[in-house]
Amino acid sequence: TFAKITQAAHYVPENVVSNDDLSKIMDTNDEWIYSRTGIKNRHISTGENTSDLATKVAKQLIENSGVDPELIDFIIVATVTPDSMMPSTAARVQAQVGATNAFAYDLTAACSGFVFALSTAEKLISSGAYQRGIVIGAEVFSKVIDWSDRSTAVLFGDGAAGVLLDNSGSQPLIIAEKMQTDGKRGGSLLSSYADIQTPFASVSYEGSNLSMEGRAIFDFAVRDVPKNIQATLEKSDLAAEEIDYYLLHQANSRILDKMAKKLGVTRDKFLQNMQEYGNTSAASIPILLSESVKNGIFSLDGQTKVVLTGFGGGLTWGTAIINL
Ligand SMILES: O=C(O)C1CCN(c2ccc(-c3cc(CO)ccc3Cl)cn2)CC1
Repeated sequence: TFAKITQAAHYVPENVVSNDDLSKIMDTNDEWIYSRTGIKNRHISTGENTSDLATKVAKQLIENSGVDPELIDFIIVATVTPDSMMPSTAARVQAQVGATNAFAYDLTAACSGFVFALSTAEKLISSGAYQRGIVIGAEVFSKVIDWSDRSTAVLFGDGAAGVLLDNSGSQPLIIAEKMQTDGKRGGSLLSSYADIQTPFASVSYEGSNLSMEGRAIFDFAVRDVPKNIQATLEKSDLAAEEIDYYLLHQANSRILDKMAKKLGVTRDKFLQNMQEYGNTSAASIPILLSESVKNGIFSLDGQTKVVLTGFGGGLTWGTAIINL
């Protein structure tokens, strides 16, 4: 049995916030943001929560495929900004779309979350245990950002995107994969601590907003991620040139420049849309995938070889080389 991605969809809040809009509420400017990150705009929720964005994606996947929601076996949502811990965002989506026979859970791997969740979903199907599932990356990062910290507030955006999978594949969905974690370096990208305030303990963590050691994360991305991609390519017996497109986490356009150079691959193969969405964490890779299908860059006809690579909090990073 082989899993196959049969549908992709994305949804972002309507509210567009430009670099100039941000320069009116914090000490920054379009030139600095665009030259250092490649970001021009980001979509910021005006009240929609993560499950609302994820539900809109799931509804599109179901409507566009015509699948009966009662035939969906599982829903996995990759997010670090859930509406709540209980119920999970995936459980909320399950209720909203009427997937009454689906088990549902969230997966936390920050900006690697979609790749980690897709790897898991592929095993659920290719093992023969289940037939159909939905994998969504969804974030409302605007609710965890420290809006007084211009070094991070300008980088992130809100959004959701995902894929519908079934067992109709005639070839493996994942040709090769390699997922990694280094918890020792996790302190350089933090969010959403929960204090321990009880009759028996009093432990509070300074700031539960996002905090990032930008230089450390940038260097981690440039140093560790190309090695991971190369190691995954070696596992796949494919040369870098045989990959049609590289869909990397949309954190920073200068990082994509460096990746292309390190891998000796033309920059054009590294698709990008952070100019419009900023860094949407777990949603960034699936938004890029869904938009690329919608814009006709490639289709889901099984003829395209794509590298998906996430990297971020944990620290986590990972690549899946897939047949689309
Ligand atoms: O001064 C400059 O040029 C600054 C230097 C710091 N920058 C950074 C640093 C790290 C990230 C980042 C964030 C995540 C979290 O999702 C994951 C992966 C990455 Cl690589 C994005 N931008 C912006 C430009």
